[in-house]
Amino acid sequence: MDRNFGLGGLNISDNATPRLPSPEPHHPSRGNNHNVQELLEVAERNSGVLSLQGAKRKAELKELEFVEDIGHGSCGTVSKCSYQSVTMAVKTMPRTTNSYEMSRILMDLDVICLSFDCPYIVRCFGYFITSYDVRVCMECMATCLDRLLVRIQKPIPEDIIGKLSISIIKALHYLKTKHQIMHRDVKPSNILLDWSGVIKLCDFGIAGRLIESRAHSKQAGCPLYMGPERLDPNNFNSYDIRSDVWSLGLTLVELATGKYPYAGTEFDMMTKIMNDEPPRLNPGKFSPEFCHLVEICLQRDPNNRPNYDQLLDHPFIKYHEEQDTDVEEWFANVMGDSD
Ligand SMILES: Nc1ncnc2c1ncn2[C@@H]1O[C@H](COP(=O)(O)OP(=O)(O)OP(=O)(O)O)[C@@H](O)[C@H]1O
Repeated sequence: MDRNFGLGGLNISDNATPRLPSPEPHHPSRGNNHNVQELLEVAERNSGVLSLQGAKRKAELKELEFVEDIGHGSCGTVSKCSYQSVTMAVKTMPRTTNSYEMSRILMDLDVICLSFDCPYIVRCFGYFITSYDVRVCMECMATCLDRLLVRIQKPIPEDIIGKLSISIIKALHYLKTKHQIMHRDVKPSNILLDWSGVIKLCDFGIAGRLIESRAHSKQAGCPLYMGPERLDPNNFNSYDIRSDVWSLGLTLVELATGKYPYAGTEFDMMTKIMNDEPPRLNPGKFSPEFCHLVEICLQRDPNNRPNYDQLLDHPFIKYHEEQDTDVEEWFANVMGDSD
């Protein structure tokens, strides 16, 4: 998809100027129904234009054939559909008069359309906007990592995590450097894997625009993967991409051990994130490079965490970039074993 196909009608510039209202509850543009309405009208002009096999075509919603449900999230449902023999994952989000919810939908749409040139972000073929809902047509991936963990009932091997880390760090780095965006909801359910072993990031509804490299709302995201600085009610400061680096570190621990590292009620877990020593990998079970990567991502003080350039230069990442790990074969085997 080219840039003009997505929300190009919004006259998107390459700098950090916000194109769509941020879905932050306390952002000054919040509650600006007029703005959301305007943006929706611009997006509507490209409704039904699908970009497939290098060509754009105008499609009718009725041409999408429902195949099966994939899953449900806080914003809508995802189902497998077929359009002229192309299989897609279609995320349907009901239209709402609530401008916060609506700006979340538009943010998801905007980021996925903008990221057409990033191989580590799930591809969008186009979208439909009707009077009732917004449907985003994406490439259909095989599963997300939280479902995979549930299905295989065992940790993901370190060499697979090595490959997976490279893709996720590159996706986050791309969002930051190319679009001045931070994801703010990095967690296993937002990391998808396809049958050929390709790993991609998805779900940008609460992504945040960075102003002078910082985001300014604490509200958005899944609290269980948020860094301590985002959970602390006394911290009124803004935060930066290093909060996503914490979420990445926690995600890696969960994948490597097969379980989320904190226990108890949600309140207990949030208290532990704020007060306890961060989780570490057992050096008896994992390489020193992997243990070190996790340790630097899970630093309580965000200033001590690495940025994406430093992560991409880390020995764990460098080592796995050179390996011929066959993620496709591993995935086929574990899916076969768990049938
Ligand atoms: N392109 C895709 N291909 C295959 N499955 C997908 C795709 N996009 C999303 N899914 C799956 O659909 C389900 C719902 O996704 P969705 O993004 O709506 O919510 P979520 O991330 O599970 O939850 P929340 O929105 O509350 O964070 C998830 O299991 C997700 O892995």
